[in-house]
Amino acid sequence: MIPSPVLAVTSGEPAGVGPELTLQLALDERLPGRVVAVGDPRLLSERAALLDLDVTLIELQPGEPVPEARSGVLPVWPVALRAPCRPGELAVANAGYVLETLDVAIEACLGGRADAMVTAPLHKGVILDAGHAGFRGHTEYLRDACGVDEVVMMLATDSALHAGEPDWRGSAALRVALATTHLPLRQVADAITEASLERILRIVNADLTRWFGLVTPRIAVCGLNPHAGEGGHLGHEEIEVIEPCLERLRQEGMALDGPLPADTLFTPRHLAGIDAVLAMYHDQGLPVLKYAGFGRAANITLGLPIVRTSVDHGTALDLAGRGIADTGSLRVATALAAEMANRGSAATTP
Ligand SMILES: NC(=O)C1=CN([C@@H]2O[C@H](COP(=O)(O)OP(=O)(O)OC[C@H]3O[C@@H](n4cnc5c(N)ncnc54)[C@H](O)[C@@H]3O)[C@@H](O)[C@H]2O)C=CC1
Ligand SMILES: NCC(=O)COP(=O)(O)O
Repeated sequence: MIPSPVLAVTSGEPAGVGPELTLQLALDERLPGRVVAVGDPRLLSERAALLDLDVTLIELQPGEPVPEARSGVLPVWPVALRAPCRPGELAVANAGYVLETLDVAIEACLGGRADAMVTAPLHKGVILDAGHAGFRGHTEYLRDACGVDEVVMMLATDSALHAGEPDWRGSAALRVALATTHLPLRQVADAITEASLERILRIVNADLTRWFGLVTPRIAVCGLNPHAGEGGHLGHEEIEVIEPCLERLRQEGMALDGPLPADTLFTPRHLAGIDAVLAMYHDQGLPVLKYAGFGRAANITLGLPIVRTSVDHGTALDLAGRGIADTGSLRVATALAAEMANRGSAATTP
């Protein structure tokens, strides 16, 4: 157990809601750890003034310890904006700034100066417009920066975040992992292979144990096609790819259901006793998750050597600088990051 884990919170796209949500987090009376923002102190102080948020920023020098959490005080690891920024107005010039905030947090986690990182939303389009070809999102960026071959995006509603059996009865507790992430739909079927599914299921299975304390997690796997292929009449991926992979992993003792038709899998009766759902693609799983708990859910990158959680929403440029964006998801993501950091340290403590 870490008495007060250091949680590096990247403040995200500067034109979005990330900076104000980070500032509002610092006003929490009961922070789950020592939050340190990663971002431009001038941007943060301008946004605080605009929204009349009474937050004192403390710029930390390299190597300086992160002080104990105090409501209204926000320590900052400074990264300089590349260009002036107005809420709601994206600037290509600031894409490098956003990526640098990630690099600072990742290095701190890998180097042991932070126990977890929590990310406010970035804007994928502006990073691509700036010429960072191939950028897909935090998830893939973290995979490459941490030097691992595969990671898995999983979102969970707040009632499914804590160790133990989630309560599916009438509650919206849901964990949804994705077999593919930020990919055009046209490319999804080709990206799902026996080998990729096997890697993903191994990560989901292992990390549900590691981070959520589920000894033999029961994972329900969606089919790719309508009605899970209708016995081969509506697609062959279930028969040729998904079933053989699941069968092999079942032989090893994994508790896998499926492939199941996604439309009926996401109903309370079918979810009973299921610890997580593996959806085949982004918009098969995430609309259901967001219907169940938008603003009360967190995004977790499974398969990393570090702890990373994030919000369940994007940059919300339409709300930026107005002080009306919901802070719920960032709070949930921060609490979960602290819990995971503690669980990870407990697992490594002799
Ligand atoms: N973790 C991350 O970095 C994520 C980043 N994104 C990125 O965000 C950008 C914008 O994506 P959109 O699809 O427009 O999704 P979005 O989540 O930014 O906005 C969708 C709708 O939800 C509302 N919304 C979002 N966050 C809210 C909050 N905290 N409180 C109240 N309402 C909120 C917005 O006002 C909008 O009406 C894209 O570049 C996308 O890739 C999207 C999801 C996650
Ligand atoms: N829809 C979830 C999402 O886009 C989050 O992506 P990432 O930036 O956390 O990889």
